[in-house]
Parts: sequence; structure tokens; C-alpha cells
Amino acid sequence: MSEVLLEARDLTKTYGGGGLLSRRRRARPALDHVSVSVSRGETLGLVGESGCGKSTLGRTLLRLHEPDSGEVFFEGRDIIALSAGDMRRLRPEMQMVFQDSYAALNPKRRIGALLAEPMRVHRRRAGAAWTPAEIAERIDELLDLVGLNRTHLQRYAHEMSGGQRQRVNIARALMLSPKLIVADEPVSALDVSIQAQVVNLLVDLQQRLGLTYVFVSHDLGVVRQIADRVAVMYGGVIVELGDTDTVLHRPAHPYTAALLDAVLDPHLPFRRRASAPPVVTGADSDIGCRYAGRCANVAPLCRQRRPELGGQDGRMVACHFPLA
Ligand SMILES: Nc1ncnc2c1ncn2[C@@H]1O[C@H](COP(=O)(O)OP(=O)(O)OP(=O)(O)O)[C@@H](O)[C@H]1O
Repeated sequence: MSEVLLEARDLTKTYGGGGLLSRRRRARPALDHVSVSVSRGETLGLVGESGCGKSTLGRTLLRLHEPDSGEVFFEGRDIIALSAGDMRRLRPEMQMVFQDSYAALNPKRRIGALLAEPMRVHRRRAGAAWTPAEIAERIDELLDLVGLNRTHLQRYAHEMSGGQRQRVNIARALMLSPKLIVADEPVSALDVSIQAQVVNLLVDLQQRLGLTYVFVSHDLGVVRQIADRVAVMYGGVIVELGDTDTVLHRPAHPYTAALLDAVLDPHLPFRRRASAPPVVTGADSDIGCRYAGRCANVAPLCRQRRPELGGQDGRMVACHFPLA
């Protein structure tokens, strides 16, 4: 049985506050009682159409967003309950890589300075004794690991390609030897040929460094390549969870099946089809299954009672009438 590194329990997040005002206005939570765990060394893919809550979950797992309620255990400690100081000390262990490689890098600083920054900032905060030589050595190591060379250190972000910038972002995220990386659409903004290189790099880094990934993506093709397990999200909840091959070859939730049907051409990025899902028969339900209004298999029970995520052997589905 593999060891759990990260476990989220019953996370709820409503933007604009989960308080009285938003309840009166019936603000829909971006996360609605989400529970999920990630084992050490595995990659969990988070998929679903735009607005389903993938990024919110990814950020809340790192406590970059505060949940309204719920817990996130990292190596057994609930990070939501940590003081700001304890959270800062833990921060190096859990890092994020964003979609927009350019926005994540200060355009006025050279790549060398940007790579040194995480170690310098951490040294200031923690009083750890890293000398400039140690920082330079670590930068050298990271350049080798991500496939960049010394000449890149003198450049600015705008002098690099999107793929090179994303390699810089990955190197920055790795400077302090994290255990967990949440990657939010890390290859979505890149050309398809470069996407494959960066995905291969992430896989290679995972094997060498024993990293654990939460990988957020619209693109089922990319998720198929990298994820051991996949969580399918719809309307702020996980509707299906299981190992990637099983979920993508034998979907149990009608929404997962619809997502897969939408990707008719394996070369077509999923996000271009996600805004036009194949089954749309009504609005999301507030009482029963959220997907009832769009589901081809809807039955009266689906409009009366919300299905819980449940199952066996790690295969979970939130549907009264699963397909598999
Ligand atoms: N900062 C914010 N303020 C208010 N609402 C937000 C904010 N961020 C996200 N939301 C809302 O929360 C819901 C979930 O958004 P989230 O970005 O987590 O979804 P997503 O699946 O990652 O979508 P995308 O792929 O488009 O980023 C959406 O309804 C979105 O409009």
C-alpha cells in the first residue's frame, strides 16, 4: 500500500466568502465538499471543463487559497490549521507551476537572478546559511536537470521561447527540493511538439527526484500520458476518480463519457471542445445530481438526491446509475 503524501478532506470554497451574504445569493461553491488523496511519487490528474474548480482545488491543496472549511493533510499535518510562520517554513516542500510561463517570471530580472530568488528568499526567512557559491551550484544542477545551459542565465524571460520559460519555471519550483508540485495547465500554452517535451521532462524529473504531482489539465491526451490516477471534476465536485486507464477507457460517470466523446480527434486539444459539450438539456441542478440537467441517462432519482462519491478498490463514482 503506497504512502499518502497529501490528503484533502471535505474541502469547500466559495469565492466572495462562504458567509451569509453569499448563501442568500445562493453563490455556488467552487469546491463543494471535495475529498481526495495523493500518494507519494504518484501523479494525480485533475480534469474537467472550464470553471469546474480544478485550479481552485489545486491552489487550495497548497493553501494558496484558504478554504471555507475542510482540511488538507500534508505528511499527516493539517496545513490549513498551521500558523502563517509554520506555513512559510513548510512552503518550500510544496510548489506550483503555472500555465503562463511569462507572467510567472519578472521581465526585468535575468534568469540567473530569478533562479536564485527562491533560495535567497528562503535564507532571509529561515536564517539558513546558503552562500552565493552554494546557490550557484544548485542553479547549475537545476539547469542540467531541466535541459537549459549557462548562457540562459544572462537572458531575460522575453528572450526565451515558451518552452524554455516553462523549463525555467520548473527549475525555480525545484530549487528548494519540494516533495509536491501542483502544475496548473503547465503545457497548455505551448505548441503541441513542445508540450510533449515538457511533459517528458516532468515525467523524467519525477522519476529522478521522487516528486509527487497534482496535474491540472483540460487536455485528456496530456493527462493520459502523465497521470497515474485521474479525478474528473464537474461543478465543484469530483464525479469520478480512479486509475487513468480505467477511467479513460471505461468511464463510469456519464459526464466522463461525454468528455471523452468530445475528443473525437486525439490530436485536438480537449479545451477547444470543452465549451461545446455534447449533451445540454438544462441547467445544473441545485438539489439532485449537478449533472442531471445535462445527462443523457437522467432518471427521477437523479433530480431528487445528490449522489455521493463512492466505490471500491480506488474506483469511485458519484452517480446513481454508473455506466461501468
Ligand atoms: N478569483 C476568483 N473570484 C471569483 N470567482 C472565481 C475566482 N476564481 C475562480 N472563480 C470561479 O470559481 C469557479 C471555479 O473556477 P476554477 O478556475 O477553479 O475552474 P477551472 O476548472 O480551473 O477552470 P479554468 O480551466 O477555466 O481555469 C468558476 O465558476 C470561476 O468562475
